[in-house]
Amino acid sequence: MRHSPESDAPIGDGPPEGAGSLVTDGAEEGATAERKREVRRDLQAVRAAMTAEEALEAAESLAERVLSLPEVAAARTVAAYVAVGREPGTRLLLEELRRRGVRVLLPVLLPDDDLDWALYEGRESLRETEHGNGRIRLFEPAGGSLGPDAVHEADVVLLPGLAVDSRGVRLGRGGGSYDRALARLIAGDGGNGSDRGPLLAVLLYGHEVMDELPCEAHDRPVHLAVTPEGVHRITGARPATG
Ligand SMILES: Nc1nc2c(c(=O)[nH]1)N(C=O)[C@@H](CNc1ccc(C(=O)N[C@@H](CCC(=O)O)C(=O)O)cc1)CN2
Ligand SMILES: Nc1ncnc2c1ncn2[C@@H]1O[C@H](COP(=O)(O)OP(=O)(O)OP(=O)(O)O)[C@@H](O)[C@H]1O
Repeated sequence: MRHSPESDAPIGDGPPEGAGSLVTDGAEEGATAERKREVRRDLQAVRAAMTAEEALEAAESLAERVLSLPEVAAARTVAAYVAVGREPGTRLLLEELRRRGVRVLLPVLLPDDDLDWALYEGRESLRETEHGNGRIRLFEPAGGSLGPDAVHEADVVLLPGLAVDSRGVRLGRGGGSYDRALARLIAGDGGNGSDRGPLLAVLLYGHEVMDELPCEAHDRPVHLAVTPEGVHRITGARPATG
């Protein structure tokens, strides 16, 4: 993680320090949302230019790094997602987690952009789904829904994203789905018997780890980013276990 002196602050619950100046009124909030859209557009263009070969190579390294995290090695339940397009690939990772006997939860997008959860039961149990009038195509589990609160059962949550900054602020695709799931986790006690909730890890390409991203009041920081090149723990976010 590259740190700038201004943004190298430990993160805790709620928006990171410094976020307040970006959320003082509606006009500023609108400007921040617009900056997010610009950053998203630029980053998606870089991903779109990647070759299938580059993506596969990245997915292999990423799976290895995620599986080597002590928190993942110790996890009984991991919430993950099925990567689509040029998102850092997760299929190898999902299969290996399942092979190890880890219970894997996958998100199911609800009509209001909140997330339901269902068990990963192998590639054949996924179906291609369309949301937002065909704008959004995902692979989601066909099996029974466990409800939005099932994310509380996760020891580790692997999140999709387009970028993260040195405070752990994550930029997603703009639905706010994970912001809602994380808000729910933070409001609860983690629900998994620990007093600190699950490890929150976003999966990215190396160039998507940045100094500072636009941040709104609802943005929930993550604890670390995993890229094909390495693991970036956010300073002060959560001590490593194991
Ligand atoms: N693989 C994967 N699964 C996921 C997510 C994700 O980011 N990746 N989600 C993460 O929350 C949830 C689904 N939410 C999504 C929200 C928006 C878009 C999307 O494609 N947005 C358009 C822009 C839409 C707009 O402008 O309104 C885009 O990216 O071009 C995709 C998924 C749950 N499952
Ligand atoms: N806890 C919440 N409850 C309801 N709506 C929310 C919540 N958090 C965020 N939103 C809404 O979601 C929308 C998108 O937020 P944002 O641009 O931060 O998404 P994102 O973090 O990029 O996406 P995601 O979390 O799906 O990866 C915003 O309009 C925001 O108001």
